[in-house]
Amino acid sequence: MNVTDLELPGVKIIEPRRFGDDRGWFSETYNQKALAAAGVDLEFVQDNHSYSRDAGTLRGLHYQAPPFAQDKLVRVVRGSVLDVAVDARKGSASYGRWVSATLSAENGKQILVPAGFLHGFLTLEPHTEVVYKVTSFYSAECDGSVLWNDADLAIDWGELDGEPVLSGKDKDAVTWAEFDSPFSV
Ligand SMILES: Cc1cn([C@H]2C[C@H](O)[C@@H](COP(=O)(O)OP(=O)(O)O[C@H]3O[C@H](C)C(=O)[C@H](O)[C@H]3O)O2)c(=O)[nH]c1=O
Repeated sequence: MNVTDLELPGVKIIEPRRFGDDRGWFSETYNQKALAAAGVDLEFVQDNHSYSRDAGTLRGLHYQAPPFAQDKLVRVVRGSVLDVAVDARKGSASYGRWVSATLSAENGKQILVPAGFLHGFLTLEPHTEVVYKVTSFYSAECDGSVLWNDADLAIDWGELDGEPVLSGKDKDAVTWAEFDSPFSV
């Protein structure tokens, strides 16, 4: 398993090994012991799976506030996404900064998004499926969303073919300036 730190603290790309043979390949996509040995010592309690029919579907920028803040281990099992994490921790030197990575069923890459970060992704292909582990259970009361195309965040989502497919919640999300982050370093 290869673990690479991205530019923001705690955000990592994890690449489990694939054992190829004449049939295809096998991979341990999650191993708690191997992750802990690589410095990712987290206890995941829930698996999520989302399917997006159309390319250009954008889910985000989401968070769950404490006491249900979530670390997320995200991977793509069909299609591909541009995945984005934003540092939302007050007092952080990288507060409001973002990083992105392309995750696909083909590249097998996973991204670790720590609690305290906003998370979102844009699907790059139709029929994209994203699965991810989280370290806290879902809490509708603690669930929140910040505007995906906020001018202050200035996230580069790449070449968009018009307005992305968005949920009503994401269309009505608060701006970064309006967002009162519940997180701090
Ligand atoms: C997240 C979640 C949702 N739900 C229910 C609530 C709604 O009735 C329905 C769709 O929820 P939502 O529109 O929030 O789903 P996404 O837009 O994919 O949200 C997720 O997308 C971004 C990328 C994330 O990082 C979060 O995990 C999460 O916010 O599933 C549950 O029952 N449990 C859950 O854990």
